[in-house]
Amino acid sequence: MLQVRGLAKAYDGPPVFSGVDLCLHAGEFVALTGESGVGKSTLLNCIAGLDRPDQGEVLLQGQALHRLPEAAQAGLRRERLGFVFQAFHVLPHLDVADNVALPLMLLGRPDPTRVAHMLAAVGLEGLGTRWPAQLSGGQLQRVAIARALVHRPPLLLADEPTGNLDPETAGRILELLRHQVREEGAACLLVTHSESAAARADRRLFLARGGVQDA
Ligand SMILES: Nc1ncnc2c1ncn2[C@@H]1O[C@H](COP(=O)(O)OP(=O)(O)OP(=O)(O)O)[C@@H](O)[C@H]1O
Repeated sequence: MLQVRGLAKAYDGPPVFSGVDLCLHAGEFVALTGESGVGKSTLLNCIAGLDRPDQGEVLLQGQALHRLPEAAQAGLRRERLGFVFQAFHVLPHLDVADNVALPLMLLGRPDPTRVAHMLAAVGLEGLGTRWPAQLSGGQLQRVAIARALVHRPPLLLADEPTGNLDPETAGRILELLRHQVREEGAACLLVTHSESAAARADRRLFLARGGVQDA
């Protein structure tokens, strides 16, 4: 599903990370941990094609993402990736249903039935016409999860998706994420600082200066 080989990234100074190899299979829920500042978000952004690695490659279902021209990369990203951000990034000027529908609209495949299904799956049925400003943090995070999975991407990347939530809501959101990933047959790479979140994963990886290791 996802293969990362020899990935390295530096900004202005020494490498943030180098020699990063990892592999994710369909249906796997994998946690990525590591000290603050070690480069977890940078790695996720490089995998997603939101940032450019200096070396190495990212293969998404066998296709080398960074070797494609920008427009093709964007297309691949739209089709095959779901991203759950820590800060939700729910669009304030769209209602809940339109936020969830966004990936399908961008792919030119509007599907209100699918949107309704996803809203129900994350426990937001009946809230489709609400504005994001009228939702709680946990509800916003559910919108973000529904939006990340609505177009059935084979790979889901989640960057500390429960970082801003109280432990009980965080636990519920993680369970939901895990369940939805399974239901949709996606592979999920979850960046987290939370021990209890990492404990829910099928497998744990640890990012350090020397690369990614099993934890
Ligand atoms: N756009 C950027 N320009 C320059 N340096 C950056 C940029 N983004 C991140 N960095 C640096 O790269 C390093 C890794 O940052 P990153 O956010 O990936 O770490 P992280 O492991 O996700 O940290 P945390 O757990 O605190 O969220 C940090 O030293 C950070 O300052």
